[in-house]
Amino acid sequence: MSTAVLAACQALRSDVFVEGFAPEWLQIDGTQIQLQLPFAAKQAAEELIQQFKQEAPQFAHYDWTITVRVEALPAKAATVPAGSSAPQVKNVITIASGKGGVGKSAVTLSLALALKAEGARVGILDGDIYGPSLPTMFGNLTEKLTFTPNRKMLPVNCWGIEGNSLGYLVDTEAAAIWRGPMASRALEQLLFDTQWSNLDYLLVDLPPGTGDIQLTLAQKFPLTAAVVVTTPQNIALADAQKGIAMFQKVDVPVVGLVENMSYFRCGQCGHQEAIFGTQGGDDLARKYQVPVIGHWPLATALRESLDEGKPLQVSTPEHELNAVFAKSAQQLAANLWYLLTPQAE
Ligand SMILES: Nc1ncnc2c1ncn2[C@@H]1O[C@H](COP(=O)(O)OP(=O)(O)OP(=O)(O)O)[C@@H](O)[C@H]1O
Repeated sequence: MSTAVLAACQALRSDVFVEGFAPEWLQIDGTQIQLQLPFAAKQAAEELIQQFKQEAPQFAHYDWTITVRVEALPAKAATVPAGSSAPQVKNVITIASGKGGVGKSAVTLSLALALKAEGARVGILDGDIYGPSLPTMFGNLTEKLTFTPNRKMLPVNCWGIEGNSLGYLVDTEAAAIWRGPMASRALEQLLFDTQWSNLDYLLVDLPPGTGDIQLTLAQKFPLTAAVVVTTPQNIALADAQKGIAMFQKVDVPVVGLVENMSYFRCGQCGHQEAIFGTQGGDDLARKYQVPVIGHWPLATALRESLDEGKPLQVSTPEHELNAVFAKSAQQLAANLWYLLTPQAE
C-alpha cells in the first residue's frame, strides 16, 4: 500500500465525510479498495477519487468500489386505512406536476433506473389512475398482478424495479369515470395493500393537477419529499407553482425541480433550440427556493425508448442522456440528505 493511497483514504475521510458522513467500512485488499458510505456522499467521493487518479499516476491501478447505504429520512405521518399496514419503504417520494404531459412519468422511470444503478432498491407506484403509463413504459401491458394468501398485491418487477399500477388491475377505461374519492381510495390501496419489499425509495407518480385527489394524497401518504416536473413554458410553470404551493401547505418538502423538455438538440446538426422558452424553471426554483436537479432535453430517443418499453438506460447504456439522469438522481439523493437530516443543519 503506497503512502499516496493512504493519504487519499485520509483525504476522503476528511473532505467527503465531513458534515456527519462516515464510511460504514473501508477495506483495502491489494489494489482493490472498497468502501460503503451514505448515498448522498457518493458523487463527492467519486469526484475526489477521479481527482486523485489524475493527480497521482500511482493511483491509476487501484480499483475503488463504492457501495451505498440509503437512510430512512423523516416522513409525514400517514393515515393508514383500516385493515392495511404501512409499507415497508424507507423513503416515499412523490413526482408531481401541475400540468399534464410535461413528462412526469418519463422522469419517474428515468430517476428510478438511475437510483437503482447507483445501488438503491427502488419501486414505482403509478398513481395516474386516469392514464396509467407504467405498463407501457415497463413493456408489460398484458401482465396481471398476483396476490399473497392474505390478499396483498405483489408488485411486478422489471429491470430490478418494483412497480404497481391500476393498469395491471382494472380496465382503465372504466377507471376514467371514477370520481375523486374513488380514485383516491384506489391509490391508497395501491400504496398500502401492495407488499413492497424493503425499498430504499418508492417513487409515486401522482396524477397531474393540484385538485382534491392530489391534495388528499399529499396529506394521507407517508411522504418524505416531492419532486416537481415542469417544462419552461409559462402555462406549465404556472401549474407547477400551484403544485409547489400545495406541497408547502401540507408540509412536504420539495427537494427537486426537473425542467423537462428544456431544449431540443437537433440530431443532424447539433443546433440547440429552446422551444418552450428559457429560464422558466430556474426562475420558479429561485422564487420558491427549490433546488433544480436537472434540465432535461426534448429528445426523440427518449420518447421512442419509453413508447417501446425499452428505456435508454436498459437498451442503450452508453447514451449521453443517461449521464443527465444519473446526475439528477445523485442530486436528488444529496438534497434529501442535506435538507432532511438534522446533522446537515
Ligand atoms: N424529454 C423528453 N423528450 C422527448 N419526449 C418526452 C420527454 N419527456 C417525456 N416525453 C414523452 O412525452 C409524452 C408525455 O410524457 P409523460 O407521459 O411522461 O408525461 P406525464 O406528465 O406523465 O403525462 P400525464 O399527463 O399522462 O401524467 C410521452 O410520450 C413521453 O415519452
